[in-house]
Amino acid sequence: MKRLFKTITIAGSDSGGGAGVQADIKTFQAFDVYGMSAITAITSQNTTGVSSVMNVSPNVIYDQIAMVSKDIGIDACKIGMLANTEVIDAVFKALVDFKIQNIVLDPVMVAKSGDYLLRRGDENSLVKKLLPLCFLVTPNIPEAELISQTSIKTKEDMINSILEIKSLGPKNVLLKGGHMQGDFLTDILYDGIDFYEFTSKKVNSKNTHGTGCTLSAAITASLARGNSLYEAVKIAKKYTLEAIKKAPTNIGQGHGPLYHNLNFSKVN
Ligand SMILES: Nc1ncnc2c1ncn2[C@@H]1O[C@H](COP(=O)(O)OP(=O)(O)OP(=O)(O)O)[C@@H](O)[C@H]1O
Ligand SMILES: Cc1ncc(COP(=O)(O)O)c(N)n1
Repeated sequence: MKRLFKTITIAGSDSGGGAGVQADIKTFQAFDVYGMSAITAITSQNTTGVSSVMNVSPNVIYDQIAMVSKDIGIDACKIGMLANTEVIDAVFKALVDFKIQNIVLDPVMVAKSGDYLLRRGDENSLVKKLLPLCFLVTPNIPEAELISQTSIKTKEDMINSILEIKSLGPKNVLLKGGHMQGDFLTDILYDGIDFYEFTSKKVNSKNTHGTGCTLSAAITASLARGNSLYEAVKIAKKYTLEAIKKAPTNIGQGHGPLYHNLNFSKVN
């Protein structure tokens, strides 16, 4: 009989299917882990932008996490869109109450379309409450600039920002270089001792909606399967790059989604 590792995404729903909970569950499936969700917000969204958002009540978010924790169990947990301080507080309480481990936080603030997904001014709650609980935090460049209160133009700036973020409490930091200029993109991982660089050629494509969600969900799945952090990031980068390269060309007029249906169930 088959046993599956169990993962949850605590994130927003993207009606367009390219980011948020939908991207995470598709990614979990590709890694053959059991995917669950605690939906934090319902966004009316397509490849061009977000038209409306309904936040789920903090009690119901807490309850979703409680129900799956009590019955099913969680090997690793990804956190994406949290809309405001009240939601962050509810998620914090659930993570502590149910002693959830292997927490990967993608500190989502602004969508690729420019729409705000976290209420402006509430970034500090995310940093103060959730960062100390995280096994890994995966900011992109603008998020890292905001969290570390530094400006990032060079690799040295990336390192300084990472050190600043690490001092706020997460066990490990992965700074994603997707927003840097140039033909090559470098993500940098810091485990408190060493820095590891993951460099790949930049794919010239506008279909990059949900790259951050996909990467963090893939890391979560790989951690749940028992891989080391370094291995998990390496495999997740490989998955995300392939998913960008194979992105379908007929999904929407804006930033289209990735191709998630890659079999990474045997990649360890
Ligand atoms: N055009 C690209 N070609 C290759 N890799 C990319 C490209 N864009 C992003 N990546 C990779 O995808 C991952 C996500 O990076 P990115 O910095 O875009 O995150 P993000 O801004 O949080 O994503 P999003 O908000 O769009 O979901 C990183 O590993 C990054 O290196
Ligand atoms: C529900 C939800 N979560 C996360 C993102 C970020 O993804 P992107 O920056 O690619 O728009 C999004 N657009 N929607």
